[in-house]
Amino acid sequence: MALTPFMIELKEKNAVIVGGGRVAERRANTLLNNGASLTVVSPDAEEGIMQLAEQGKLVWKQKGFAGNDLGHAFLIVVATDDPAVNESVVKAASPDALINHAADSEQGNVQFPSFFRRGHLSISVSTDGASPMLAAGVKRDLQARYDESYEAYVDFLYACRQHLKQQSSLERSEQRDILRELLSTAYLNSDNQQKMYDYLEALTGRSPL
Ligand SMILES: C[C@@]1(CC(=O)O)C2=NC(=C\c3[nH]c(c(CCC(=O)O)c3CC(=O)O)Cc3[nH]c(c(CC(=O)O)c3CCC(=O)O)/C=C3\N/C(=C\2)[C@@H](CCC(=O)O)[C@]3(C)CC(=O)O)/[C@H]1CCC(=O)O
Ligand SMILES: NC(=O)c1ccc[n+]([C@@H]2O[C@H](COP(=O)([O-])OP(=O)(O)OC[C@H]3O[C@@H](n4cnc5c(N)ncnc54)[C@H](O)[C@@H]3O)[C@@H](O)[C@H]2O)c1
Repeated sequence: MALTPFMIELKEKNAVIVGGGRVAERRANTLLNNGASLTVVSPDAEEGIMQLAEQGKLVWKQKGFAGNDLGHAFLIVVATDDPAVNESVVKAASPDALINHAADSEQGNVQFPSFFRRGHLSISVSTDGASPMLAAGVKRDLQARYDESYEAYVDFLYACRQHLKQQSSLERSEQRDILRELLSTAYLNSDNQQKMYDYLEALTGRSPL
């Protein structure tokens, strides 16, 4: 069965990564960037993980995995290079835990997609494990299509939409026409964004900014 795409809040959620190698380091950065409270369990670790531990950004338990290392983890990442250890992590996990298994995705229930952000816009690509390289390639294509200018553009869309939602004097159809008009690529240009702000101010008597 196909996986379900999901956006998830990880702020202050306990996450445990078992393993301290290259995959673990990639996962550690993703999880910390999204506010998780992170513990890494591994006898050795990549330089980057050690530095994050020294900076107090994660807890590194420098040891081999034991069943009681998982605590009440919300998310468990299984990322050692030893299949027997990986199996024992899955066995020790609560049946309701979210588990990402780096070496054998079917042993887990969560996968990390290839993704990038442009401010409020985030784009994720998944192949359900068929080809992570294809996922990364599609992501690169989309990064070129949705370049850095989209960050300011999506902020602009956000400001305009919030402003329009507050205008009870405008008919819903008028609001929708303007929202649709904002999708013109002309508004990727900051001068045109300013013109639209000026237009909305003239229309509603209030500045959207
Ligand atoms: C997208 C990305 C995100 C990230 O990891 O951050 C990601 N893998 C990436 C790269 C990558 N991974 C691998 C290679 C080497 C080439 C190859 O084997 O194909 C490369 C390429 C490279 O390194 O360039 C090896 C590999 N990966 C998995 C297995 C085990 C298995 O298939 O079960 C093995 C074999 C291990 C072995 O040989 O022992 C499994 C998974 N990898 C996933 C995600 C999930 C599925 C996502 C999807 O299909 O869309 C899934 C199922 C589970 C998970 O880990 O969540 C990231 C690209 C980031 C980017 O650049 O944007
Ligand atoms: N999902 C992906 O994107 C992806 C990509 C490449 C590889 N892999 C797979 O993920 C696994 C990890 O890959 P890697 O490149 O990070 O490996 P790695 O060799 O860089 O790291 C392995 C880590 O496992 C730790 N470890 C070993 N025994 C342990 C134990 N008993 N308890 C805790 N930690 C222990 C080691 O200390 C080391 O930090 C491999 O099985 C590989 O096949 C997955």
